[in-house]
Amino acid sequence: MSLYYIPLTVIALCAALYFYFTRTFNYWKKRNVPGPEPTALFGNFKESALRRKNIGVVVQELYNSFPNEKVVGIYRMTTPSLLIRDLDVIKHIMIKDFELFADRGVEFSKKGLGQNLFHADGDTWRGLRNRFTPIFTSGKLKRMYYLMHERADKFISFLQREIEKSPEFEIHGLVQKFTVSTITACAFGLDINTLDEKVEALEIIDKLVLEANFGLELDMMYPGILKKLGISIFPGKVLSFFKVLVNNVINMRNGKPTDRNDFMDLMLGLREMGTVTSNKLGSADTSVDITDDVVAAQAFVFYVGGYETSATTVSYLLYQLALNQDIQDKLVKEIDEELKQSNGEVTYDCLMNMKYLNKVFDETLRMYSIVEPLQRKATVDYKIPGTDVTIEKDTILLVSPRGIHYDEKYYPKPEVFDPSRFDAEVAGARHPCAYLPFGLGQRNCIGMRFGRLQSVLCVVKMLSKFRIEPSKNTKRDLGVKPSKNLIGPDGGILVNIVPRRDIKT
Ligand code: HEM
Repeated sequence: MSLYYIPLTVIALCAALYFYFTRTFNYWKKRNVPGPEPTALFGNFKESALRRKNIGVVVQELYNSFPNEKVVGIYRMTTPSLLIRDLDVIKHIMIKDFELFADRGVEFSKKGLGQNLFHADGDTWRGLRNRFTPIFTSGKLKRMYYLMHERADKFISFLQREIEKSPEFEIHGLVQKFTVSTITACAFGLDINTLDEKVEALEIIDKLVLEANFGLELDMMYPGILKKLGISIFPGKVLSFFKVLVNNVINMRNGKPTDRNDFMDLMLGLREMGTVTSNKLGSADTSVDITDDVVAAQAFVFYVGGYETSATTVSYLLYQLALNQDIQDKLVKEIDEELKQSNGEVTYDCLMNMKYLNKVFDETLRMYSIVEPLQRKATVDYKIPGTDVTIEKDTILLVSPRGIHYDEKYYPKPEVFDPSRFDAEVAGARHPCAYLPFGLGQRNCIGMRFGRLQSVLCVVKMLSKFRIEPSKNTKRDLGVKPSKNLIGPDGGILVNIVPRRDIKT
């Protein structure tokens, strides 16, 4: 008798589960908001949840599927969310009505490393952003430039030695060696030799932090659950590594700024100032205490946000130069001419003067924006301008830079690498929200200048000595790695790096 009931029980259980994991899927239909059919449990994120596609690519495909819509109703797992496609609506949300969407809404324990700028929300974010914005000014960056420059020279010497073994390199891993050494020097004030040795602790961190983590899917399904349970998306090992690292640096400096002018000095300077209240970002009560934990959390986010984004950008840039030798010729010409003016010294000012270089950099991030998708959370009910849609408080809104950057409406022949898209008159004629690799509005990337500077420095140092050429293994069609939080090349990028024949090295 009991055997007889087993299939019925299984069927009833499956039906109950199906009902439970589809229970929200009428949400957008009821509101007449168009959107793709969701799948039970996964909503519209099955491919990324199963690590078959990068989440940035999944959101780009959602963008492409609704070419005529301003907004698209989607489900992050079972939670209704909205994809914003229209640039005027994006402008409202990210710039004009920023105050209502200041939160990113990545909910998990905000203790320890969770107190970092990227993941903080509400007044904690305001307080942090007010305090940390001044350490990213061009003046501060200029004073830090010598640290980057020293590491770039070491990187070039390393490359010269490696080239003698073989011209072919996997450039993503190669450039990471430079950016990790720069960012550890600037964020932690440490001289770690990442060129000749593998720094195991940092490699582990790379895997733990940058590989997509199922905690995020859990939070998509049950928003706020990680926060309620006090769970962090960062493993305990990462937490203690950064805490110990930062405490050691603070002790080595006796808790006071030195004359290195790195981020650690600037943060210790802020700590000495005590609590400062500023209302630059709207709310009057945005003070935040710079404790050792807060310093560690920011050093952590500068490290994680700083090395991989730039390494990926530079490797895609070099890849495109390998495939487009005419663009490389034009860029090398500009570099040679500019360096002649500065007696061969790659100075901060000459990097800023290289107009074509900066267009090549911008076009690289147009084709390969690294941080995808952009995310905001509504802190109130809000009627989306130009539509009949009213979203409820706490709804997560997504924006797809890749979708926009490959939209023929804004970028004709989007598959073509063409730096002239950033000629002043062409860029000036585009909608101001059609280019967003660093995000938009007051919550955009705080490290934008730093990222650009270390990337273009690396490119100039390399091109002043070497030529980048395709090798027999250079793929013409690069896939995006599915399992990462960021956009990155699947299987790496192989190219040849050879000494320039027109100069003595
Ligand atoms: C090419 C290099 C980089 C790219 C493409 C990039 C991209 C981005 C993007 C798209 C965002 C989200 C912006 C938004 O939601 O509107 C962001 C935020 C952020 N980035 Fe970057 N980034 C880069 C380099 C850096 C560097 C070098 C640092 C630190 C030294 C950094 C630190 C941060 C931080 C702390 C945030 C959070 C800001 C906040 O929420 O207030 N990034 N970045």
